[in-house]
Amino acid sequence: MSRADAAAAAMPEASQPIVRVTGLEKSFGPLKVLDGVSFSVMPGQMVAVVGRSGSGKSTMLRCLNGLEDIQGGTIEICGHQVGRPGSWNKAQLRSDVGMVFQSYNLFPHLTVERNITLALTLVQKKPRAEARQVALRVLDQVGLAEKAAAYPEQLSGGQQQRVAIARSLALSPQVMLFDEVTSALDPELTVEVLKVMEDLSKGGMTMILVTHEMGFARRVAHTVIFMHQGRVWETGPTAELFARPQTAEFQQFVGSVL
Ligand SMILES: Nc1ncnc2c1ncn2[C@@H]1O[C@H](COP(=O)(O)OP(=O)(O)OP(=O)(O)O)[C@@H](O)[C@H]1O
Repeated sequence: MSRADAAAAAMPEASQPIVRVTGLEKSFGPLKVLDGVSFSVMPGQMVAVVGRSGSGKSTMLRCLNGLEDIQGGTIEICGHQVGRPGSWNKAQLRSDVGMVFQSYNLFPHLTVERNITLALTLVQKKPRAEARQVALRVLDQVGLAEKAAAYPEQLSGGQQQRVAIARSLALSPQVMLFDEVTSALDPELTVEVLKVMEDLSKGGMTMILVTHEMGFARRVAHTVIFMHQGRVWETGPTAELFARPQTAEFQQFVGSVL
């Protein structure tokens, strides 16, 4: 075996996309929302999905996590063939692909720790003590170790969103999807959530985020996907894309949000 072959064999996953979407089509009744979306994501990449309201960003993200049925194309994510009935396991997909939404969806009657351990004990059947250890580790990761015993209403919106991220991290996802997670937050709370996301990315997490935070996308994302009318209109390495926009639509979009 040559050295190149040996190196390739030693890290096969690094050379393969962890997300591969081809020709994705999604309609709500007569309304076609995704019209042949194709892209791929390498492990460790942060991809920011941007575009005008109604361009299909959130729908695309929901399709990746099996929350929407699809009418055409293929989605392969962490080895799951999502959207093809019978070819993926919902529980395993939920563990492998974390998703964080704009609304935190925490249980108000449970402590922060219990919000996080719930899925670990119920879905992954981990013993309570082990689940607790995981909860404390992920809370530490998002800077909230001291809030384990607090209830959601005792936390700020930014802190609640960080708990939601920790809850997702607890399941050891390979890919994380973020759907406008800072849209409901004040600017200073937005900053603390974005910092957690930036740290996750620096730690090697593969992330796809739909965001209106263009400054953040521009500074931190490796790749940007600009969606327009249900299509990937323009995409590429972030710096290159912003330096040399290829389409009038992306140029206008950037001009309108920066
Ligand atoms: N469950 C649904 N039923 C019917 N139409 C839907 C549904 N979800 C989304 N749509 C429509 O699909 C289109 C794309 O919506 P989507 O939320 O994906 O856009 P978006 O780019 O994420 O927009 P925004 O930035 O405003 O969140 C919109 O016209 C929306 O009204």
